Amino acid sequence: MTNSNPPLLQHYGVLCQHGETPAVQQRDCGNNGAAMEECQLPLIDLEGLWSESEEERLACASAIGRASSKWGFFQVVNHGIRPELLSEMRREQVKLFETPFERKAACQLLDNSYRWGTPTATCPKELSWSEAFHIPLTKVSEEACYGEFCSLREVMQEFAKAMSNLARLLAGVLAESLGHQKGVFDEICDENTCFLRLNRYPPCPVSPEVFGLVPHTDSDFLTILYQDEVGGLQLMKDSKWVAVKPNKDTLIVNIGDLFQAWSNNEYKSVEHQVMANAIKERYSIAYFLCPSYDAFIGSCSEPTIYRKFTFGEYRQQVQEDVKKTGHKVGLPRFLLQTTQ
Ligand SMILES: C=C1C[C@]23C[C@@]1(O)CC[C@H]2[C@@]12CC[C@H](O)[C@@](C)(C(=O)O1)[C@H]2[C@@H]3C(=O)O
Ligand SMILES: O=C(O)CCC(=O)C(=O)O
Ligand SMILES: [Fe+2]
Repeated sequence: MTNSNPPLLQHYGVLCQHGETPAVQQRDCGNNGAAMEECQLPLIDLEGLWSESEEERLACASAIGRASSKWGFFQVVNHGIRPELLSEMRREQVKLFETPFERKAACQLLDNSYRWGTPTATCPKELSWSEAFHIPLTKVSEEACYGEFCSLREVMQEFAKAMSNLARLLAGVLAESLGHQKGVFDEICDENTCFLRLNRYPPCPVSPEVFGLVPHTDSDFLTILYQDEVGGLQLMKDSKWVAVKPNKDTLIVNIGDLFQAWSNNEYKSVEHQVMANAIKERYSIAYFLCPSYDAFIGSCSEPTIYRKFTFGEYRQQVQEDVKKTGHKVGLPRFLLQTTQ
């Protein structure tokens, strides 16, 4: 029988032999063994944005701004993306991940976009128990990238377009709420750097010691996430990890590092992680709204907290830090003044 799962358990075993015993590595989830708090993300009905009443439009925009400042995360309904498109995309995603592992790893499928685990991990707590297709938007329409997965192409094209429109709409609303033109990101956001990430979190026999996706902030302007009903996403709220109550009928939006820098810390790029699940597999798809590599990310107000930097510079620094230390440092590297 062919196996579609990547050899995560083998990798985990190797990492355990390298260092401390798994008991010692148990993560401190910051809640002293107490049951983790489950939270309902702020729920925003985007219908308000198209309302004839100016008052309703402003109320909706200000709810988006408030959630981005307070939580860095919110969920949306009436976002304009057809539910059938979402479920077709999910069906194609499942089909894709059911492909035998060897084929996913070896073939050129979707421009060699397949990833699994964490190649740079040096200990179990740096391992992400997941596999993903990390697909640049520019490849979504290329017929040659799909091989035998031709039915995926059409769905993914429509899905990427819809997510891209929604991401730009929300970025515009957030810019406008800070008193800027809603089109500010239209010129700098770039198909060449935006990407879709199809995630699968296989059941994990060594859970709960393992992350599905290690703690991180996103390195983009904003991310839109379409997740299933399994749950596992957690975010940092008031210095504590809280579990996000899954709702498969909403899309989750989170602020990335670049928006935090651009907004001079008004909007928060919040740390999040995914916990592995012992029994159930989990699927999610994330759309990352990014600028071109040579775009300057400067702050929209004075006095500026971060120095000006290009997205290319930021990506390179993140990759360098992850390679050298296993961790992303992110925005603190770009502070104008450090507190030490
Ligand atoms: C090892 C890492 C690469 C990553 C940042 C991180 O420290 C942890 C998660 C990784 C991830 C996952 C989702 C996105 O693809 C990504 C761009 C992100 O923001 O977090 C990557 C990071 C990366 O490759 O820069
Ligand atoms: O799968 C999830 O819930 C989160 C995925 C995520 O954080 C990412 O891909 O950056
Ligand atoms: Fe993320």
